[in-house]
Amino acid sequence: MEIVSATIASIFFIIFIYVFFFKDQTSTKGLPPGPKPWPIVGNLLQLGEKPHAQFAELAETYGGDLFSLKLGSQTVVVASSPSAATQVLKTHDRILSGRYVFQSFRVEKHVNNSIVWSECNENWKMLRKVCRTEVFSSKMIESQAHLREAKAMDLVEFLKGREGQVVKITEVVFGTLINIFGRLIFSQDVFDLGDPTGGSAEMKDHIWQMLEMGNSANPADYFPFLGKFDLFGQRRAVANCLQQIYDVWGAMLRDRRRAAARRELELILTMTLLASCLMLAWMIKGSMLCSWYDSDSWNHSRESFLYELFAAGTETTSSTIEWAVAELTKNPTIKEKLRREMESVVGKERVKESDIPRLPYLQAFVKEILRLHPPTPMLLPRRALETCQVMGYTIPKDCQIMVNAWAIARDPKIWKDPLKFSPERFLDSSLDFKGNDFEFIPFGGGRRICPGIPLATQFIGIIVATLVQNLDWSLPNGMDPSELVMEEKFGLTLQKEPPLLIVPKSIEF
Ligand code: HEM
Repeated sequence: MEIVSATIASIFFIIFIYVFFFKDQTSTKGLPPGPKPWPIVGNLLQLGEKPHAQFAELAETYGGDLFSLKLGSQTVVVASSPSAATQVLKTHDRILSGRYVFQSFRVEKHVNNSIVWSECNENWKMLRKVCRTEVFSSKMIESQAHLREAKAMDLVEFLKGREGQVVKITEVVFGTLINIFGRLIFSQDVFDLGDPTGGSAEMKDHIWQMLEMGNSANPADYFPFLGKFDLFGQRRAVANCLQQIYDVWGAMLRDRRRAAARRELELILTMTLLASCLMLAWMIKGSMLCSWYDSDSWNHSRESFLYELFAAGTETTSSTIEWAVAELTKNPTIKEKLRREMESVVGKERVKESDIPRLPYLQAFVKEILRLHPPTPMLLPRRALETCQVMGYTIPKDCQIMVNAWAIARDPKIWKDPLKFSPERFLDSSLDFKGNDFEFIPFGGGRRICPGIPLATQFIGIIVATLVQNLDWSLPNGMDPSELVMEEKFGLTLQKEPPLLIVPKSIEF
């Protein structure tokens, strides 16, 4: 008898929960078409390992532009064509410019100061302005070119030293990028390429850990009412990881500031009044972020800002370079074309960033890598700030919006032979990734377009050019390049296991 009453009570309880928490949320009235959601779980059980590829198929079924689905109680709308992307990133850019912040990342002091995760508020506008006018201005990018060139050469020298041995390209490329950032921000390397267990590798591990935590499913993203409880401790784990990064970060900044203070004291003692004035001017105008880290008003928001640039810039760029190495390994004729172009433009000189505008095939190669392998295949998720109408459908307030840049860049209706890796397609084309051509949007578009484009393209261009100009490589164990299978994953496009392994070979310079 007790069992019967308990069963009846449980049924009533489930019906109660369903009616009060989920019924309205499983309604699809006015939304773009999509697969029918189940009660409570919505379409969650239909979600596989590679949502960008799965969403491309769903888009085909539901008309190609916009479709919707329910992940738990969360409504998600996916734009999958250039016209739908134009609507999201241009026509309705303001209303759809909110960010959907993953529950694990809702660490208060992180989100409030964030350029990536905050709303387009005054603080965000100020940070975007700092990006535009200081950090990524063309003057600043040019003034740091020698540093990226030197680090690209360090990478080549490191690989030459490993001739005949197997190297995990993932690690050395990531380490090189971290060191470039380390040099720009702290004036020191943070990673020893030859010692993956070295002290500074800590930083790399923390960043990877953060990215992995960002990519792991949190049930509260599907059932937001669970958000308050942090049931599996994911938010606590992100907060701990951030604290560890800031601890390493803080120690480096303190060293940097002590060294700067020592230098300043020596200078003050020895300099004439005129030289002191010049020093002052240098400090005010300064090299990258000088005014940020040397200033007395250094505070947490600046720490977060630097960390975010570091985190947003390293993994995206290094996975793009890994794909570049993979495609060059699979397509030796393309590698040869790049080499010949460099020979005819720079001769026996070492390639420099200032040569890139005169290397059209290299530029086309970088575009083709970003077309086929965008590191953030569905950009970063956006959120509707208000209910609005898009292409005749209702997008409700707080709905999550994704743009499937990966699917758009592989759509046979738009691209000829879309799965073929062919830089030539960009040679006589004005298509660019600056956010105006919605068939090619690896950096997104609208007000939240990636602010790091100028830096990312220089990074990728100089590292690829320096590798191709100075080094040859093959796959281990005599493996044929045609057997090389590269995997894409949601969020980070490159599968870390198995990593891309190469055997470097020196070539005559
Ligand atoms: C191949 C390299 C890169 C790719 C493909 C890439 C792609 C993206 C994408 C798709 C977004 C979201 C855009 C949107 O919502 O419409 C984004 C945002 C962002 N990226 Fe990048 N990115 C790259 C490199 C970098 C670098 C080098 C930095 C800085 C050092 C950077 C900093 C940022 C920041 C701060 C945001 C957030 C902007 C905002 O929400 O207002 N990215 N990136």
